[in-house]
Amino acid sequence: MLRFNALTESQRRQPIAVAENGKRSELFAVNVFNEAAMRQAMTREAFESVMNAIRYGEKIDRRVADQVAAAMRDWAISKGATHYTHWFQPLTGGTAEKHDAFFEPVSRDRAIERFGGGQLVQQESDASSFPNGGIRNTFEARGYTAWDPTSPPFVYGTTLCIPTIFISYTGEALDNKTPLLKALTAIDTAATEVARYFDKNVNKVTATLGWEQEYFLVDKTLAYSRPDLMIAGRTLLGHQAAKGQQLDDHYFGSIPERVLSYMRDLEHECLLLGIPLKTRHNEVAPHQFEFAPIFEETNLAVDQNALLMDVMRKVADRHSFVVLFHEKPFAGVNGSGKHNNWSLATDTGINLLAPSRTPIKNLQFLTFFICTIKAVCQYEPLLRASVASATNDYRLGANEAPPAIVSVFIGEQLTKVLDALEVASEELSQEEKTDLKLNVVGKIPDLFLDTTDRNRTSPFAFTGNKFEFRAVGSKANCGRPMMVLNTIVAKQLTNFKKEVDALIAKGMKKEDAIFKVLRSYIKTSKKIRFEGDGYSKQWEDEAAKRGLSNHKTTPEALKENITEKAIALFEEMGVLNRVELMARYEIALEEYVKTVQIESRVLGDIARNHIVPTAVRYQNTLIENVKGLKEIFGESYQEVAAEQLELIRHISEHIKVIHSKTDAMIEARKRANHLPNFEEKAHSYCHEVKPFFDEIRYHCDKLEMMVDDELWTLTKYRELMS
Ligand SMILES: NC(=O)CC[C@H](N)C(=O)O
Repeated sequence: MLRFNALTESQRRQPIAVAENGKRSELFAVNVFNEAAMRQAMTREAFESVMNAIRYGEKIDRRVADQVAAAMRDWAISKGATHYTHWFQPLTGGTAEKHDAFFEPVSRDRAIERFGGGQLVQQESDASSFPNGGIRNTFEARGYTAWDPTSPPFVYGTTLCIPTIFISYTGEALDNKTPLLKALTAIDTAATEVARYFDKNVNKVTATLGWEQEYFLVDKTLAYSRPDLMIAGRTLLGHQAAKGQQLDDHYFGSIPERVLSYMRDLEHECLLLGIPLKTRHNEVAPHQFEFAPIFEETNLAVDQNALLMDVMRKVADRHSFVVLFHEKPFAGVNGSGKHNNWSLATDTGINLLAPSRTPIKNLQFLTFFICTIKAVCQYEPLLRASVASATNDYRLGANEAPPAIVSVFIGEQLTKVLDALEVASEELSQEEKTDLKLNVVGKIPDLFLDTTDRNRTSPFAFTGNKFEFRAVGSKANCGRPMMVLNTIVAKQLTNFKKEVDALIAKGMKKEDAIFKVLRSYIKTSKKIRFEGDGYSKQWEDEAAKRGLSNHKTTPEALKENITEKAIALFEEMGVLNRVELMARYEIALEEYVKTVQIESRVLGDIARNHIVPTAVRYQNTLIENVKGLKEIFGESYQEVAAEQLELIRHISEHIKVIHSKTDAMIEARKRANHLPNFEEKAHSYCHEVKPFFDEIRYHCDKLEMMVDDELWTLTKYRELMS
């Protein structure tokens, strides 16, 4: 039987030897066409031109583009590349590539390696089958990819990958990168203006991101023995193992040898690709692990995470593992998140979300800190929507993953600071001002030294010098949540600047104006702050009273993206327009419908074709047994065979329910499929189809506990998790 073969094979496996030659620091980014590589490979003119494009978004003229392309080509070929590709992130959430060879015959007996500025800068990629939400019709499906010089090209395997945006013929964004880049420009502009209240030398503010990638590793043969894991990415049934994570003995434990060699192999690949992985460890659930890099500029960090996920899958295959990025592959134990640690840094080297030693710098810290809280308060439903997916719905609200209600956690010390600021009087006397500076604002760094509180139930937690957006799911492209977060904070900082400038124009001193506006923000953003247990019923009730949204499912959450308030925000900040937002809404709903549909199909198949036949087989054995007992014991067999008779009856009962529920689920699916649009379909899949999953699972899992272990075909939780 596949299950037992898989178990035997998985137990026989040995760690794969990984050769680590050379110092890591010397291998770092050798396959990346970064600033150092460009400086070496290019003329001064070409180099300066690319740097100006990176720093100030300047255009690269065609002649220089040819020079850049030639340098890039020669560099890539020297690294073993034979092909190049525009590498982009369509709205499937993954990455896309279509390789073209450098090689080009110029006559019957001669060929050259060709790659010009034209091929570098823009391509008509076709790529007409990617989701576009009605922006493109199949008969006019042209799409373009255009080079994003702010993220460096790299050679992976034998291919030069050039990070690009992906847009339609008519200019609408069809990917995750385009709106992210626009949001990053918006936050740069808004934050720079505000930072200049405190330091005139600031010319640029960069949003930074440090993601934490959680994942599960399952032995390849074991995974292949579970159609649900292979097709839906999660187990749709399976009785809880006696031992899961309750002893906390896996978390931060010694890393298993096979996993460690996988991690080392992966780190080596990442090193060459310039992904600065720093941390690796066991996570809470059995077979769950995490990688985290040093933080980077957001666009680069998003690209690196997308690349990492691809590399993780490939390296896992070499080590006979399957890597699971699903947010909830196993019921009853922790799911996987991708916590996004976000901050803002100036070109003068200051982290705007780090408290500092001087009161004036702390006023700057408080400005950005409070504006962020206010932004989250204003637009919390958009943050919730930015992490919404069919798969993340299973994760949120349990096992150290935050609930669907967005709130901000800042810790006891900063709560005290905000409380003190809030009650300070309107027009500060000189004395009060000094007191405030010395005893409230000036004290922040001291308070912080040894108090980094953690609240794992908080979706958005301040952790000392950055905010950690914990609700992001492990499978997600961080471009989406980062686009939203940076847009809403940009909007808030813009408002802040307007309000402060208005007060200054009326004759108020700058510092007083800043205090005044911050004080009003503290008051008006109180409802978003919550320090307690995010899982408690009291919080749910309290949040409802405060008027916070609580969208437990993706279809409800996504609707927030197309409210007039949301459209006005994204249009005003120049990030996405109405057409793009409507298209994205449709694409996300369609993805939701298809994901639930696939799960439903797989579940129906497994229930009918694995579980029921196995149960019947076992029931037949029991029937034979009862018949035999009757032969031996005559009429008194009823007493001797009481247990067996009971089991036979129970098995029949479970089989009956499985059949009827599966039929009903299929009917519900048919009804949903006939609905006229994706909004209605998604709603129906969510509320009419999905509820059957748990009901069917319940009866299948009961049968698992009844049927002879020798007959059970599906690899069990205890085997997948031991
Ligand atoms: N220790 C942790 O931070 C666990 C986080 C948890 N795995 C999540 O889903 O987000």
